[in-house]
Amino acid sequence: MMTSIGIFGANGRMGRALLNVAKEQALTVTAATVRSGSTLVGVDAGELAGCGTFGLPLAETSVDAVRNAAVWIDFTMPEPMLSHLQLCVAEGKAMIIGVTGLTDAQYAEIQAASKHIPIVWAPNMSVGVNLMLHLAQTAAKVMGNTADIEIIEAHHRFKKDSPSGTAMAIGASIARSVNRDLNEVAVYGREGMIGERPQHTIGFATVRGGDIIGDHTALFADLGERLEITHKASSRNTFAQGALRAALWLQNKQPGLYTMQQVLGLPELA
Ligand SMILES: NC(=O)C1=CN([C@@H]2O[C@H](COP(=O)(O)OP(=O)(O)OC[C@H]3O[C@@H](n4cnc5c(N)ncnc54)[C@H](OP(=O)(O)O)[C@@H]3O)[C@@H](O)[C@H]2O)C=CC1
Ligand SMILES: O=C(O)C1=N[C@H](C(=O)O)C[C@H](O)C1
Repeated sequence: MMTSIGIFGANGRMGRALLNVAKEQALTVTAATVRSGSTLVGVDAGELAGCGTFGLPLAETSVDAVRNAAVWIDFTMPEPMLSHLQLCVAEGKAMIIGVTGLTDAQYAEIQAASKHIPIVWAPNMSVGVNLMLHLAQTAAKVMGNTADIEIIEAHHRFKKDSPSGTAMAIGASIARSVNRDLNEVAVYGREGMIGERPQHTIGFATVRGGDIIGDHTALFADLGERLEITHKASSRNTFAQGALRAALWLQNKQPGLYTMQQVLGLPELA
C-alpha cells in the first residue's frame, strides 16, 4: 500500500522542494502543515509550491493534522521539530528528520523518541554526500596520519547554523576513522597570530553567500600533494528525493533510529 506522507514546514525551501518532488514521483502527500497562525492555512499545497493544484489545503500543525499521514518529514528548525516529534510520538507516526544545528540535548530527544517510533535523522539526504562519508573515511585511513585535514562548506546567505550538519558529519566520520575525538581536535575558524598548524587538528571553514545550495569539501593536504573530495548540490530536489526515499523505506519499520546509509543500502560507517 502507498505510504501516506505528511510534510511539516511546507512553506520552507525544503518543504516546497518536497512537494514538487512528491508530485513528480506521484507520491501520496496526505497532509502538509505550516506554523500556527500562518496566513497560508487553507491555501492549496501545490499552489504554494508552484506545481499545480494538489487538492490539499495547508493546515496548522496540530494533533488532528498529524493523524492524517503515516510518515512525517521535517525540515524546519530544531525547536519546532522537537514539538513535532512529540506529536508524532503521541500519535505513533514515523518521522524523517533533516533538521541540522541540533545541540547534544536536542539530538538526545530524537534518540529517546526513537524508542517509540521509527525515525531517520540525517544531516544530508543526498546519495552523493552519504557516499562521500565513506570516501572521506577511506582517505583518512590512508592519508590521515600525515596529511592536514580540513573541511570546507559553503551555503546560501539564509542558512542559520554553522558549520553545516553535513560538515560536522564529515568531520565526525573522519575523526572516528583515525581514532580522534572530534571535540578535542576540531578547530572552527582561525584569526590572528595563531602559530603553526597543530598536526592532528581537523579544521572547519564556513562560507555563506547568495543562493549556494550546499558545497562540501574534505581536504587532505600533505607536503607535495593534496586530495580533495568535493560534493556540490545543484538542486534542493536531491535532498527531497532522499527524504522521500527514506519515507517509503521507513514504512512498517520497528521503532528505532535509522541512518541514510541504511536507507540507501550502503555499508554502515566505521
Ligand atoms: N538533511 C538534509 O538533507 C538537509 C537539511 N536541511 C536543513 O533543513 C532545515 C530547513 O532548511 P530550509 O528549508 O532551508 O529552511 P527554511 O527557513 O526555508 O524553512 C524552515 C521552515 O521551518 C518553519 N519554521 C521555522 N521556525 C518555526 C517555528 N518556530 N514554528 C513553526 N515553524 C517554523 C518555517 O516556517 P515559515 O515559512 O512560516 O517561516 C519554514 O517552513 C535546516 O536545518 C537545514 O540545515 C536543508 C537541506 C537539506
Ligand atoms: O541549510 C541548508 O540549505 C542545508 N543544510 C544541510 C546541512 O546543514 O548540512 C544540508 C545541505 O547542505 C543544505
